[in-house]
Amino acid sequence: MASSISACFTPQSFARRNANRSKIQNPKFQKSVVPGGEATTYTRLPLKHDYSSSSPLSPPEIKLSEAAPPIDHLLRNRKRQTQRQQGVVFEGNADSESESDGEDEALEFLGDENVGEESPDGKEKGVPAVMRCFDRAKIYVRAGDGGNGVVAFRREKGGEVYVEVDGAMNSLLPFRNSVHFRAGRGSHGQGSMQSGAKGEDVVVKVPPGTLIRMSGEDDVLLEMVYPGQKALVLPGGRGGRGNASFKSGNNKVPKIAEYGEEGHEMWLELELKLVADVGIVGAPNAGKSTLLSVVSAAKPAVANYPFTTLLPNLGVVSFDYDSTMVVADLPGLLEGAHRGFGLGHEFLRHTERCSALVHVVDGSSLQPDLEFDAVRLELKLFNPELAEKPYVVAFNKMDLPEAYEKWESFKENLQSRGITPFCMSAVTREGTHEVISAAYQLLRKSKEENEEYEDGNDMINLNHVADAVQRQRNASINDFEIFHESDSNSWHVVGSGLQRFIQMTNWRYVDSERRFQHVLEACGVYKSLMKQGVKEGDTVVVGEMKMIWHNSSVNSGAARMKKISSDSLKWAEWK
Ligand SMILES: Nc1nc2c(ncn2[C@@H]2O[C@H](COP(=O)(O)OP(=O)(O)OP(=O)(O)O)[C@@H](O)[C@H]2O)c(=O)[nH]1
Ligand SMILES: [Mg+2]
Repeated sequence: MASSISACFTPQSFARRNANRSKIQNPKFQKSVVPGGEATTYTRLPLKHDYSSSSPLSPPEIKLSEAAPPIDHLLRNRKRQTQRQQGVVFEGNADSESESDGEDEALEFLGDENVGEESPDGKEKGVPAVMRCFDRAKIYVRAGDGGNGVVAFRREKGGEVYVEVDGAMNSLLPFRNSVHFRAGRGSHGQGSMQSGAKGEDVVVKVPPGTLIRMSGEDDVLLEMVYPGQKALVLPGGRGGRGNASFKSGNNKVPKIAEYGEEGHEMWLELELKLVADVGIVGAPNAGKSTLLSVVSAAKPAVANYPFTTLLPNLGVVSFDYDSTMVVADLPGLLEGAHRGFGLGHEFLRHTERCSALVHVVDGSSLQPDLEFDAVRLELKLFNPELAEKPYVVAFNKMDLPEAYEKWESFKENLQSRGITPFCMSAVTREGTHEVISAAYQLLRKSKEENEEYEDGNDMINLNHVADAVQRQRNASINDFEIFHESDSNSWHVVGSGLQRFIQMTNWRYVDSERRFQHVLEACGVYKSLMKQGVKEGDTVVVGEMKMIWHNSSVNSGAARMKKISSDSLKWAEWK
C-alpha cells in the first residue's frame, strides 16, 4: 500500500513560481540547475509504438523527432545484448595466465547494458571501460595445494579460499583487473617429524548484495548480504603423508611419501544486486535522478556514487538526526520492461532488495495517472513482490503549469484509491524533503519488522560450498565405475577417490607402486575387472595411469596389472 503518512505541502508556492515559467523552460537554465541532468537516460518518453513491438536496447538519448534507427543497427544491438546475456562479450585486460580448464577467456563482465555507439569492431565508443556496468564479474578461485610429504617428515595443508562481504565496496569494479585468486601451497615436509607451514589463505572481498554462482549454473551458491559475512568456499588441499604414516609391523622404514593433494579450483560468477534501502522508480524523464541529486548532494555529509548515466546512481541521504539511508536512482521504466524492452529490465532487479520505493510521476506528461498505472503494472509484472513494497508517490515538476494544472485531479484520483500522493518540484527542491522523509519512515518501519529475521540470518552457516567440495573430496576410494571400450580393448576405471589417490602418489618412492597395487586390489578394482572379463594384454586406465593387464598365477589365480611379491604389507588405511 501507499504511504500512510499524509503530507503534502501546499502547492501555492508553485503558482507563484509559474509566473516565472519562461525562466524555467529555458534549457540553459535547466542545465545549470540540475546536476542530475547528466544522468538522464532518455530525454523524452518514447512513443508507445516505438517499443511495443520489438524495441531493442535504445541509444542513451531518444528524441522522438528523430527517425527510427535503421533496422540493421537495431539487430546488431539486439545481437550484442543477447551475447552479453550469455556472457560472451568482453574485451578487457585479462590476466596473462590461461587456465588449464580451457576457460582462458578469463575476464568477463556480464550484463553490460550500455548502449554507447558501436564501432565496426564491436567496441563501444565513447564509454570508458571503467564506466561500463560492473554488476557482474567472473573469477577463478583455487585452493592451495597441500605440501608434499617427505620420507620421515610431515607436510602441511594448502591455503583456503574465503569470500567476505566488505561494507566499503559498492561495485564489482575491482574484479576488472583481478580475476584469479589462488591460495598458497602448503610447505613441504621439513626437519624431523616437523610440519611445514600451512598455505596462505585468500579472502575475496565482495560488496554487500553479491550473489555467487558456479560458472554456467543458474543456482545461487551464496548470497553475501551483510558486511562481515564470511564463507569458506574451498578447503585447502591436504598435505601428503610422509613415511611415518605408513609404518607397519613388517616394514618399519617404508620408502614412501605422498604428494600433497591438489587444491580444488572453480570459476565463480558474481552478480551484484544493489543493496539500496530505497529505490526511486518511475517512467523515463520523470525526474528521478534530479530528485536523488537534490536530496543527497545538498548536504555536506553526503556521498554520491555515480557510475554511468545508464547505471543506477547511489546516493547516501543524511538526515539531521544522525541517520542515513542509501537511495538508488534507477533508469527509467518503460512499458514492456518486464519483457526485456528498454533499459529498465536489467535494473528492475536492482530494486528487489529495496525496503521502500519512491515512485516519481512526471506531472507534465500528457496523462500522469496513466503513466503512474503503467509503471505500477510494470513493477507487478516483473515481480509481484516488488509491487508489494511500501511506496511513496511523488508527483513531480510542479513548477511547470502543465504539471501544476493536473495535480488536483491526480491527487483526487489516487486518494479515491486510498493512496495519498505528494507533490514536489525536484529542480526547485520544494516538497522533496517531505517525500524523502516519508520514504525514510517507511524504511524504518520495514527495518523494525525485519530485525528479528536479520538477526537470525547472521547466524547462517555459509560454509556449505566448502562442505560440498570436502564431501566430494572424501568420496570413498571404493566408489568407482568401470567402462569398457571394446574396439581398443581398454578399460577405464573412474572414481574421484581413486583419482585423488593417484594424484597424490609419488612414484619416485619404491614402495609407492606396491601400495598402489594393494589399494587397487583392496578396493575391489581387480575383482570387478575380472568379473567383467578383462583379458591378458588389455589396457587398464585409472586416472592418469595406463597399465597393461597380466593374469597372474600367484595367490590362487588373482590377477595383477603387474606381478608383485606376496609380501603382506599392512598399509595405513586411506581416508
Ligand atoms: N521543470 C522541471 N523539470 C524537471 C524537474 N525534475 C526533473 N526535471 C527535468 O526533467 C528531465 C529529466 O530529469 P531526470 O532527473 O534526468 O529524469 P529521470 O527520471 O532520471 O530520467 P531517466 O534517467 O531517463 O529515467 C531533466 O531535463 C530535468 O531537468 C522538475 O521538478 N521541474
Ligand atoms: Mg535518471
